[in-house]
Amino acid sequence: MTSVISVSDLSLTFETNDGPVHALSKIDLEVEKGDFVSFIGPSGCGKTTLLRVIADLEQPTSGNISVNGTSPENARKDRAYGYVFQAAGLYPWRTIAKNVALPLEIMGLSRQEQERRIRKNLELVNLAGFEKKYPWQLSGGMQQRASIARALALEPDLLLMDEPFGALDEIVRDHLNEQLLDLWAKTEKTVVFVTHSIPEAVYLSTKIVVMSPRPGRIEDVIVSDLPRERPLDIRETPEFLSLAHRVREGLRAGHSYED
Ligand SMILES: Nc1ncnc2c1ncn2[C@@H]1O[C@H](COP(=O)(O)OP(=O)(O)OP(=O)(O)O)[C@@H](O)[C@H]1O
Repeated sequence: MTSVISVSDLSLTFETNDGPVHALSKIDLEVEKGDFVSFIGPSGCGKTTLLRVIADLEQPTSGNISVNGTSPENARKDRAYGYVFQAAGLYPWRTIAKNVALPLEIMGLSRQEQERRIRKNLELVNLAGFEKKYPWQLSGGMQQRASIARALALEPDLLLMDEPFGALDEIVRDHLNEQLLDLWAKTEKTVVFVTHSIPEAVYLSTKIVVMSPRPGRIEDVIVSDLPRERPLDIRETPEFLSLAHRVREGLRAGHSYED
């Protein structure tokens, strides 16, 4: 197995006017190629901060981290990852195709290569035929899929996703979870995914990282033994429920620490 992300003894403290905020404390984590890793934990436990450190959007106070065998800064410069935010963040005055094209224009790719990537990635997220629509003509779930296509168009091996489906209703979320697993199987990417939802984390992940707040620590790392092919009704199996139970226990343990 090759390590795509390797984190050891990493801490991050924000200095604020109200004093230091210990957002991450002594984090150790390995993400292997092809893994689907979820960070789950209550609000404020440092999930987004950890994802942002991986993406070189935040600097750790101490400890070590490598992404694709190099520093997060080099990985960012090599465009080694695609980042999907909580909100789709599409430009309303650009069509869907033009939104996906934006980072490709910035990269200076040829018109032909841009078109190839737009077509391929809109197809992957099941949005073929919507190229000429504007974001406001699409549902929330479709907008999120377009933002995933935009991240995929960079053709990264690593996809970093920060609660991409958090704002969507449960039925749409279920559907997108299914599609995301399908896309992951097709593209063999490594995914790091932030969520608040226990069923979402268990359904999607090969590895579940349970975090607890103040300071943000890893409470448990659960390696899932569910098969990679997962129909939605796998969520009713004893294996699934036992994983969900373990996540819940981890979350509870984190809370008692806080009291
Ligand atoms: N730039 C910053 N300056 C100061 N404190 C910050 C900054 N960014 C985050 N924090 C604090 O660090 C802690 C961790 O925040 P983070 O956003 O990583 O949590 P989270 O687990 O992703 O929460 P949520 O699920 O609500 O998004 C919080 O206490 C937050 O207030």
